[in-house]
Amino acid sequence: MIFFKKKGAVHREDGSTTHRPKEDKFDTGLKRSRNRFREGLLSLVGKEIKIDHDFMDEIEAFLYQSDFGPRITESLLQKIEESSRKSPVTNYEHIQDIIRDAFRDHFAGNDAKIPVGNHHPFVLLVAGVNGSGKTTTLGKLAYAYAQQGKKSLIIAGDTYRAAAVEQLETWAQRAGASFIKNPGAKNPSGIIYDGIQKGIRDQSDLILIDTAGRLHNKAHLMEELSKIIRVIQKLIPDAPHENLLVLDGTVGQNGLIQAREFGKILPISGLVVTKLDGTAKGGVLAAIHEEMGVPVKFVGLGEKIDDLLPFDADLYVDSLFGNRD
Ligand SMILES: Nc1nc2c(ncn2[C@@H]2O[C@H](COP(=O)(O)OP(=O)(O)OP(=O)(O)O)[C@@H](O)[C@H]2O)c(=O)[nH]1
Repeated sequence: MIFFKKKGAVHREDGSTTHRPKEDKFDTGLKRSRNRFREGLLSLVGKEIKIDHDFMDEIEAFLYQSDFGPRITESLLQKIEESSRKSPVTNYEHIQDIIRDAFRDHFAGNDAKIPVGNHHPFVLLVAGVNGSGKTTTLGKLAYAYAQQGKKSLIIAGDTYRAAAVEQLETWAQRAGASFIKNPGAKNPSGIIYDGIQKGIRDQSDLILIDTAGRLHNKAHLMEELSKIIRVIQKLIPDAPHENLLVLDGTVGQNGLIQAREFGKILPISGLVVTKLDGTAKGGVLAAIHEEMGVPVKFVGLGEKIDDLLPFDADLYVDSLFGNRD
C-alpha cells in the first residue's frame, strides 16, 4: 500500500521507496512547454475553424514562434493543407494530432542508447559552453550509472576555472564517483593522461571527462580539444567512445549557433539538452536535433541528481502535447 507520495519518490508503509516513474518526470519537466503549446493552439483553433489563408498564416507564425524548426514546420503546414482538401473545417484535437504525429516521425530513428558495456573502460567526453549544464550533467550521469552498479571516474578537464572544479568534485561525491583534478594547470593534458591511467588501473567501468567551455578563441578551443583527444588515444586508441555536446535548452536559437560551432571542432556523437523544465519552448529539441543530425541521448528536466533522463521520444512527445492528461 502506498503511504505517501512526495517529490520524486513513493514511500511505502513497509519502509520501501520507489522512485518516481519516468513518465512523471517528463510530465513535470515539460509542464511549461505543454501549457504554452496548449494555450497558443487553443487561441488559434477551438472547437471548429475553417482552414483558410488567414488561418494558415496564423498557424505558420505559431509554429515558428514555438521554435519547432523549419523541417517540422514545413511538413506540418503541408499536412494541414492536405487535411483541408479533405475537410475545410478543423478543430483543436485534429491539429494537435497532426503536430504530435510529425514530432513522432521526426524522432523515429533517434537512438539514445550508449553502449557502455562495449568498452572497458568506456570513455565519455562532455563538451559545451560554460553554463550549459556540463558539470551537472557529468554528476547526474555518474549517479545514473552508479544506480546500474557501474563505477565511474570523473576527470576535471576544465582546469581554468577553480570554482567549476570544486563544483564538479561535489557532484562526484554525491554520485559516489572517483574524481581526479589538477586545478590551475596550464592545460588539461596532464590530468587527462593521469586520469585515464587511473581509470584503467582502478578498473573503472566509465571515465567521464569534463572539458573547458570557453577559451580565448575558437582556434585555441579547437587546439585544446584535439590535444585532449590525442592524449586519450595514447592510452586507449579507440576512445573517446562517446562525445556528448551539452546544450542549454532555454537559449532557443542561440543553442543552434553553439551546436554548429562545436560540431566543427569535435565529432559530436550525441546531444544532451538541459534545463528543458525552464523553458516553454520544449519543441526546440526537434530544431536542435534537425540541425545537428546526431541523436539526442539525454534530457535535463530539473536540478536534482536524478533529473537527467535518457531521451525517450515517445515519453517526450506525450508529455509535450499532453497525451496522458
Ligand atoms: N532547472 C534546471 N537547471 C539545470 C539543469 N541542468 C543544469 N542546471 C543548472 O544550470 C546551472 C549551470 O549548470 P552547470 O552544470 O554548472 O553548468 P556548466 O556548463 O558546467 O558551467 P560552468 O560550471 O560554468 O562550466 C546550474 O545552476 C544547474 O543547477 C536542468 O536540467 N534543469
